[in-house]
Amino acid sequence: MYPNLVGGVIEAIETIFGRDVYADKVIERLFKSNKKWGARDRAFVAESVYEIVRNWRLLWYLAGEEPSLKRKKLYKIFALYRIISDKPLPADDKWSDVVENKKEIEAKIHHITDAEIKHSFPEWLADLLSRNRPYWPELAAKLNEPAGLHIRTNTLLTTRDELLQILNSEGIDAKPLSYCETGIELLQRVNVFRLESFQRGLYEVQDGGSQLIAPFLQPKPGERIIDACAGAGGKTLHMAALMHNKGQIIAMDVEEHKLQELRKRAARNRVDNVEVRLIEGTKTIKRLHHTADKLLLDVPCTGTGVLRRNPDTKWKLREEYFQRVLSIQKEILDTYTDMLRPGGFMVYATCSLIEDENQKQVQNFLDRKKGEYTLIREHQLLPTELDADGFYMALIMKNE
Ligand SMILES: C[S@@+](CC[C@H](N)C(=O)[O-])C[C@H]1O[C@@H](n2cnc3c(N)ncnc32)[C@H](O)[C@@H]1O
Repeated sequence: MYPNLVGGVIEAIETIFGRDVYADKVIERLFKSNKKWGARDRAFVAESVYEIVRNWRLLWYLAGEEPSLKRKKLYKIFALYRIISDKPLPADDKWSDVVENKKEIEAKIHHITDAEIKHSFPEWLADLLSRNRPYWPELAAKLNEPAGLHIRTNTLLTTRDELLQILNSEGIDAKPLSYCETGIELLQRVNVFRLESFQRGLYEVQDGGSQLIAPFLQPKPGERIIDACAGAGGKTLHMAALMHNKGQIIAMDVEEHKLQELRKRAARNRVDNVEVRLIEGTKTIKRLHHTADKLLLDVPCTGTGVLRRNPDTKWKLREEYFQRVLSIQKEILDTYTDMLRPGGFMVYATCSLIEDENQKQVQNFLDRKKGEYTLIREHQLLPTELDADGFYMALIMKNE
């Protein structure tokens, strides 16, 4: 463990918390400016940064201090992280007092009873996530674990069994996910984007739980489907495969750069039934009134279901953003649903675990629309039930 690697970890933590930049971006930039670091160096830096972010509140609790970004204090936090993970620390004066108190630190951890301290959640978020959840400690623990690397088979080009063999021939250990037909878990950390199988469009990186959302809408060949918050198209591409590339998907979003990425991914996936449209205002929506057989509303949300992948969301999410996102979801439900034809079906989905964004948001919509829509079924996927991120999905019919 070279001092420059530890220095890199400290620098990354300063940027993540001090300048409000997301961890994946910070690490990407750090690697670009340290080209000499090999694969093991990079793995050490990335793992240390993510684990410190994941356990931020616990580490400061053990330090017995208020969070700070002073270098000296961050070295102490790094040393505490190594101790609680049972990892060695080289001899260095910087952390001698932490090392000397190892037994005390271990005893302190042993006596923590609050899930939000043990698994590092801010108070306000823990209050929201634990509401009506007697199993909150178990959920908090699960959300604080690193997530597996999942991919979705592109069934337009291959089958899951064939893909497993191809991955095997590329030296990748992988196994099928039991709960979804297209999902595969890679059992080792690899940069999939460099693999030939990825470049040939045989799969996309997508959590197994997320792979349950497109099938919830039951897209069929020949239908006209609007994916109104398509982003970079994870679910658009999945729906296109379920439609065997037949019919039409209109993929929309308010952010052009995401749609640009969607176009690239669609080309790689050999998807050719997608039309991309930037939402420039209410007119874009009005032009499509009553035109869709099916509608996917994969709305912006707090991302509390995907904390395993983005642990810094715990610290970057603010109550004000939570309130703002609630009103964007309400607005999308109230106006975008006009694009659905009577008798059509829609799925409202989030990657959130908060009832206000999910069950309550849907119930309030149904109440406001007074019998115009019927809830067919809803499902809250929890990381404690499946080896997957947390998602909510509701299948709703627009009555004739
Ligand atoms: C959960 S993400 C979508 C992920 C995407 N469906 C996928 O499977 O990869 C939500 C998306 O909603 C978009 N968005 C935010 N506000 C919106 C609005 N008012 N109308 C449509 N899309 C919006 C965001 O740009 C973001 O791409």
